[in-house]
Amino acid sequence: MKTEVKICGLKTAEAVDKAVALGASHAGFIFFPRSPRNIEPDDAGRLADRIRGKAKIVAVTVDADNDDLDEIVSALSPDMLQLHGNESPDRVLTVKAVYGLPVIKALSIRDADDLRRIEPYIGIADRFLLDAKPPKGSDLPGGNGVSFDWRLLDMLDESVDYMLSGGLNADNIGEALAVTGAKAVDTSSGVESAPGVKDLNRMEEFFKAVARAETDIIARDGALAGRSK
Ligand SMILES: O=C(O)c1ccccc1N[C@@H]1O[C@H](COP(=O)(O)O)[C@@H](O)[C@H]1O
Repeated sequence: MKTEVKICGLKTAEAVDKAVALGASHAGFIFFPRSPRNIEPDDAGRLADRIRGKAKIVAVTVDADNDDLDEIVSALSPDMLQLHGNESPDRVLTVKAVYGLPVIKALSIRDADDLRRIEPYIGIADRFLLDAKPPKGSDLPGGNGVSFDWRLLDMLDESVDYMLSGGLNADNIGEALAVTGAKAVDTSSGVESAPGVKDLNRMEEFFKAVARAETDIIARDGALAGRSK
């Protein structure tokens, strides 16, 4: 099956168009003033109009209140909301009820206990985004370009629908997919030339690396199946 790829932190028409041309399943816009990827809701709405229906439009927010969400949802008309802060399961339920949109709940992972924090959101969040814990001193809850130990995902129930995130780039996505078998991945700083500046060549390299990994995994699984006959 084709891996879903979310390109996050889009800010320009060139990057948005390229993401879709390369086959991105999701296009993420960041609404967090401290981020170098922050975008005004109206600007994001204009960019999203270029690709509506071709990729899912995702609004990424951090502990946003309803006033902020009202403005973002009305300007962007997203397909999904990504809640990347400390939103509780109750808050996720409220957001879903108020806006009638599916929610991706982001969780930051460093160890097995962090992964267990998924449990209260099961049946509430529509999808999870598993990102690394921000490094000490970071101002950002995401977009830090750091990965977590992917082998931790061995303990995750297979029914949990998640996107793998955190420090993914063309150099490590092959190993990340081989280790986790993730069906969906998310990248931001790994396809940038500077914070907040998407690099079209790096985006292309990322998609090529995903395609190579898919071929390698099919070959690996075929060989394993052959051996067990
Ligand atoms: O990217 C940001 O600046 C950001 C700000 C606030 C919340 C989330 C943010 N980014 C999310 O983090 C992932 C992982 O980023 P990276 O690939 O490690 O750079 C990113 O895709 C966004 O979903």
